[in-house]
Amino acid sequence: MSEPFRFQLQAKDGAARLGAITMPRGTIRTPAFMPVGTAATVKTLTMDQVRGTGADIILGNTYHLMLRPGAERVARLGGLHEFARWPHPILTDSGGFQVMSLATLRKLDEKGVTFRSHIDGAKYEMSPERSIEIQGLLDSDIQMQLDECVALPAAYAEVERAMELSLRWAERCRIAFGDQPGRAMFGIVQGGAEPALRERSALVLKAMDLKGYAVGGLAVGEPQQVMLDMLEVTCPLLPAEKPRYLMGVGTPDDILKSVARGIDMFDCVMPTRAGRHGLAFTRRGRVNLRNARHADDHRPLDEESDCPAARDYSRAYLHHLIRAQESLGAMLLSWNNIAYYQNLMQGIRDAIGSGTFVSHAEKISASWAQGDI
Ligand SMILES: Nc1ccc2nc(N)nc(O)c2c1
Repeated sequence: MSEPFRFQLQAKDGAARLGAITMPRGTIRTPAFMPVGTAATVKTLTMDQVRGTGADIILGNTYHLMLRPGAERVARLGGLHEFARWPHPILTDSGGFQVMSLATLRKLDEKGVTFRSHIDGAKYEMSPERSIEIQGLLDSDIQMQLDECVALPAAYAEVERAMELSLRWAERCRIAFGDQPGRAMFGIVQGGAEPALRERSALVLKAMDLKGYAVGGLAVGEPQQVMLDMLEVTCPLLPAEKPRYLMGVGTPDDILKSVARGIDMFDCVMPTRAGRHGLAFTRRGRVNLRNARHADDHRPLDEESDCPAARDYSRAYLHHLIRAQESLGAMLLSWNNIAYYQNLMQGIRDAIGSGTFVSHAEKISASWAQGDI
């Protein structure tokens, strides 16, 4: 087998990068958008639909799957790929972020996090070592270190404490992960909106020589400009030959601006969550299908799309389904939105490859300026 985990940089256009991550389960073309498959499902879609949109990799969540159906059970059933019928790469988040945002009665200390399940109140402990063990039981291809993400704005001392703890947990995860050919463990840069803390976090993680690096602690309530400023501080400090993953981002505009600052991988619930609430992303801007003005509109969302949800259904029908709270409405709009995001990424990859990323990004942004159409 050739190198079991290989990131090839294929082109650059300013700080934007075109690349590919080759793993045993497949190749991930970057810049990449990872549909979020939190509970072993990209909500409302079959994995064939997800694959058909062009997705190379999906995201799973340690926190949700350890609570239900349980990591050992998923392992007994052949791992997450077999369980969810997705034979391509999967990246799993480590759980800390979800514990802090979803669990109750949670406590965090040097050992790890202890919490009660938001599902049935059962008590759990999760150390860095247990998070890596769970991700291994899930048979995850790209595993994230356990970290502590601080909501912004936050005091410098609080951001520093969480960043230093995350560095100590990164080392414990690195040791627990060991050497697993064909799999990778990514570190997560923390440091809030503090350049000095971002720099320290990036440099200490770089010295660990990990397979890839996530930028965490962003998309947690800060203005977009603060997020972009932290990317300008962090990305140049990370090794150019390793993939960079901005966690939890974002809108199409966030993605364009973050690719321009050197990010290779993204994940966000935006396309699926917005779809379930009736919001469609299209090449000409966003369409809120809850709005009554669509009730008699026989046009599809995008007659030129290769996604049946965008091409074959009238806005009137989609409006009806959403207003009637029919599950087909959530499915069709989620499908449309994931396809939109994958087409956005393909356009970005093509533009970087042809050295036209800046003008491409301007054209895409201008197309949205038409607002709710
Ligand atoms: N905005 C986000 C989303 C997910 C995250 N996951 C981890 N593990 N850490 C973070 O800082 C995140 C931030």
